[in-house]
Amino acid sequence: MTMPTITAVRAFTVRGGGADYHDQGKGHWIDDHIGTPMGKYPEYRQSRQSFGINVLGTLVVEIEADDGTVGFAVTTAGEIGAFIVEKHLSRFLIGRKVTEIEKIWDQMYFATQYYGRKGVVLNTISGVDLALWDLLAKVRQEPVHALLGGPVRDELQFYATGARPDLAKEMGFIGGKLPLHHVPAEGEEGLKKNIELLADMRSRCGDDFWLMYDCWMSLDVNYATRLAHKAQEYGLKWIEECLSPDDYWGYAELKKNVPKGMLVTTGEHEATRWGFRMLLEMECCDIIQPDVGWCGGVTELIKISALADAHSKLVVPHGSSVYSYHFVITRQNSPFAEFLMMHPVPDQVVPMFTPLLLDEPVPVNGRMKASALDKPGFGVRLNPEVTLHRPYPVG
Ligand SMILES: C[C@H](O)[C@H](O)[C@@H](O)[C@@H](O)C(=O)O
Ligand SMILES: [Mg+2]
Repeated sequence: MTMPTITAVRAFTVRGGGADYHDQGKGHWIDDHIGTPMGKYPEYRQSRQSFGINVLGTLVVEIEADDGTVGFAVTTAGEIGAFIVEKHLSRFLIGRKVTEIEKIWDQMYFATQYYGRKGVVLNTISGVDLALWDLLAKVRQEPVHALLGGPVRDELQFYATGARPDLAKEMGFIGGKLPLHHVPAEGEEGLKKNIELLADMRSRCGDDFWLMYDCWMSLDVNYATRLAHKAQEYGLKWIEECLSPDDYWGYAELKKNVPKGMLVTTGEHEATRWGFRMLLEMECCDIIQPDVGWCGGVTELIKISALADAHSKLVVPHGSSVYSYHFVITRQNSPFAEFLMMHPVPDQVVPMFTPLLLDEPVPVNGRMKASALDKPGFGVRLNPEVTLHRPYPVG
């Protein structure tokens, strides 16, 4: 079978939800006084949008082959990402066979290394890589998970991230991850409130339900250590992303400080096999949480996951809808997945990248059958009701 050739690459931007899931309307739980590294400035504490967590917006990458097949993917990169795709990365795509994924990744990464390596450039490379996997799988009329070796279990099980772990328990999730609300600059009063919220949720959820705290890079080693020890009484399962992603030394110290049995997790803002090698070899955490739309795509996550497996570490990707589900279902060291509750009051399950994708599967009773992923590619379509903007059209 002669494999099709890539004839066109298009990059679009979208606002309002989608892959930039922090880009929500007023009153959403995900923007309600959540602790961040900007929390040292009181004016930026109430809303993460106030300091710009949603400035990028969604990048949609479409890649078309000469047989008419179109692969696409979405990630967080907006206009910057569209510029990089149209002005720089497209030269490594046009005229290439749809099977040349590994070589294209290598050329995209090393051609942008002088200005990329992590952040929005790797988000953009991830978006292109995911679109390439979608395209190849559609050409072969297979789900992406089949190209990765196929499911190792019959279903995915999910923990839920959101403001109401008690409701997540009622909906059948295996655990609930709370955003941490108060940062060191809010002193002992803030620490007390962080613990009070955990205590309240523990009383609502009972003793066995997993409860975790997501600290979104907002703490220092001392505060995180004290929080972990106070949280032990309420059975905190893991403490997530406490420190700056660059503070590998701090994570190594924190992992030694936390109570025995409490897990330290991080990685959603880390990128590439080299970044995760640092986390693994410096013994920074127990679980790594790459976002497949930010770490380099499926092509890089395969390498990251193998490295983690060799270190006997779990890989539980940061919630990224179908893009993580197709990976997690194929890996033994990814025993469960994250589901981000994107309904404003997290009392109901809605697709994570809503309203951008049609046919986006969601957990039912906290689980998803592997068969729900058995459609060509990543099995989703762009919602035609969502207006796409193409800021840098070629030609
Ligand atoms: C809920 C957290 O504050 C972030 O918004 C979330 O995107 C991420 O950290 C997560 O792990 O889901
Ligand atoms: Mg997180």
